[in-house]
Amino acid sequence: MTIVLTPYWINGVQKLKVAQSPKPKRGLVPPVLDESVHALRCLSQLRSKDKSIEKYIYLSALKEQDPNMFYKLCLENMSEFTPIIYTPTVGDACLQYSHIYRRPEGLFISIKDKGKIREVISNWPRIDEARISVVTDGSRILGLGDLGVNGMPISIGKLSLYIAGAGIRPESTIPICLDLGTNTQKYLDDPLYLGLRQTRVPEQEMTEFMDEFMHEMSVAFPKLMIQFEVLHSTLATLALIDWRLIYALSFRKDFSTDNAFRYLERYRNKYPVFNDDIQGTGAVVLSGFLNAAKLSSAASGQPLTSHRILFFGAGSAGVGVAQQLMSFFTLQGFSKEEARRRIWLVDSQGLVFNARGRLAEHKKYFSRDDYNGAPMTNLVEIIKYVKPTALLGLSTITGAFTADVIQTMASINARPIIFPLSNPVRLSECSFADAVQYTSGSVLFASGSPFPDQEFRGTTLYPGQGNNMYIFPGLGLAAILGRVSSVTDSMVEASSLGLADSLTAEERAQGLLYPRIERIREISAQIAKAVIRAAQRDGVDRNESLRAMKDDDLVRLIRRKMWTP
Ligand SMILES: NC(=O)C1=CN([C@@H]2O[C@H](COP(=O)(O)OP(=O)(O)OC[C@H]3O[C@@H](n4cnc5c(N)ncnc54)[C@H](O)[C@@H]3O)[C@@H](O)[C@H]2O)C=CC1
Ligand SMILES: CC(=O)C(=O)O
Ligand SMILES: [Mg+2]
Repeated sequence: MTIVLTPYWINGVQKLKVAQSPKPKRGLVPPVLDESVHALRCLSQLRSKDKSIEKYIYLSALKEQDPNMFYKLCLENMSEFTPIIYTPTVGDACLQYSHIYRRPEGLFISIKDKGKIREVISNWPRIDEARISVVTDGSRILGLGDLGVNGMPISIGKLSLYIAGAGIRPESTIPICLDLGTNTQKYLDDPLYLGLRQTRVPEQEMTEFMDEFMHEMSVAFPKLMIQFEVLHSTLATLALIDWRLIYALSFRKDFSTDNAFRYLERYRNKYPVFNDDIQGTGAVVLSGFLNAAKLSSAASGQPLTSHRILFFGAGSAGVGVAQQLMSFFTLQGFSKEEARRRIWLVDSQGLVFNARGRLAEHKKYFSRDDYNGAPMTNLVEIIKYVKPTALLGLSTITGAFTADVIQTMASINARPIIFPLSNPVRLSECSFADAVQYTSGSVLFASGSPFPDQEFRGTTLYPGQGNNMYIFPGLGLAAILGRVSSVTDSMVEASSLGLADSLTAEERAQGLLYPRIERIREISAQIAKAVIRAAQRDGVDRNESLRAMKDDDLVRLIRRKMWTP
């Protein structure tokens, strides 16, 4: 017989539950084991490890063996834990997944399961309890390229943040990795690689697979919300375009050519689906930008409508954020067309403009029609031409914001907004230290992964972390409690405005753009309330009992529903 020992706590004393026997067995735990002392023991074991990947492995084991202790410590030490269980260390965990793998966690569905996905899903042990799933195909995790099945840790890591950050019950979460092959030769050649040894399947086959997957998921888990963590080959390039805009702009023909738009429309309207890299990132950046723009405008004396935003990187995240940042201008009374004209994109070939030639579909909407000169590839030159108040990096190009770039931004702005958002840390377009140094401390800064505080002329300056981790826990909780049938654009926008409003007076006085991550539960409750209200306005809420509730009562109910370790 296999004996499974599960630790739990009674009055601060650890007991072990043995599988098949609910009773704790005397003699199977040390005589003196106090919960608060054990918490210190766990932290000291964690802190004794030099390498962050070892800390990751230790915490993974702790989560498996004693989930209550793991989440308790996580909540009490959010700023220490998130860089380990999430970016940047989760990036290393993905890169090394096939080498550090110890035990199965989550659900793996491969292209070989096509036609029998239902069977695989039915093996999940907690079908009735499932509420949130993070699904990746490993095609672009952080900025690390095509990781194939090594992408599983991102689904696991994001769900740990759902649990810690919004109190989603651990048993309600399903990390999923879809194995559709990988185009990274290094993994195909690696004898330890855990995935299929084949290159990615053609788009048509992936689409058939995805249709079957989505259908079977909705049948097996009628109460589930799915968060996509980039499905690059099809969905990402799709989901980043607001489909109503596409219709308005008659892109329909182009889209039906590659069959892409059809799938987005089908999934978005049919299932509660949300794309974290596009919508979550868009929402978190809009939120930080709202706060930064106010500070920047206060310093320059220019109105909020005068902001000009330059994106360095025009992929799924870059264009997704650009799309969401249009709300910044429409909230100030601009039309969509006026908002669009405040945004410039740069990709690997430089400034994106119509006369440059053939453009990828998703870049067309923001492509400039007011520049007809020679291709412009030098970022400093582009900055001098565009005169942006804000420079946002979603390019995966380490150090792209050089001293020259940052100084040029500082020379045209009293308080330049510089957001190097690429993950993990080593792919960031610049560090906080450089941004502070080259702007003499005037920078309004947020990065995708965490950077340390900086002392500058006797003052401590704090970097913001513009990462979708602030958004998705609260959005997911709202989707569960509101039992939403789909995730609308207004719900995503509401999550962003909810986050922007959640800063305390003290946080604002310190010049923060985002609230302290230690307050994540409180922030998630506020975001969830805002999102539920937006779902109600859009009529996609199926839990009608929340409609008549006053805001305070709704927030109290949300807090009560949060699982606490
Ligand atoms: N902070 C956050 O919450 C999030 C950050 N990201 C980060 O954004 C980055 C980009 O992600 P995706 O858009 O999905 O990737 P992607 O591969 O779709 O896009 C990358 C973009 O960068 C451009 N680029 C590449 N080389 C360049 C160069 N030398 N000069 C100028 N542009 C160049 C490409 O043309 C492309 O437009 C990743 O590092 C990812 O970690 C993504 C999602 C969330
Ligand atoms: C944060 C995130 O989702 C990314 O970098 O892809
Ligand atoms: Mg991502």
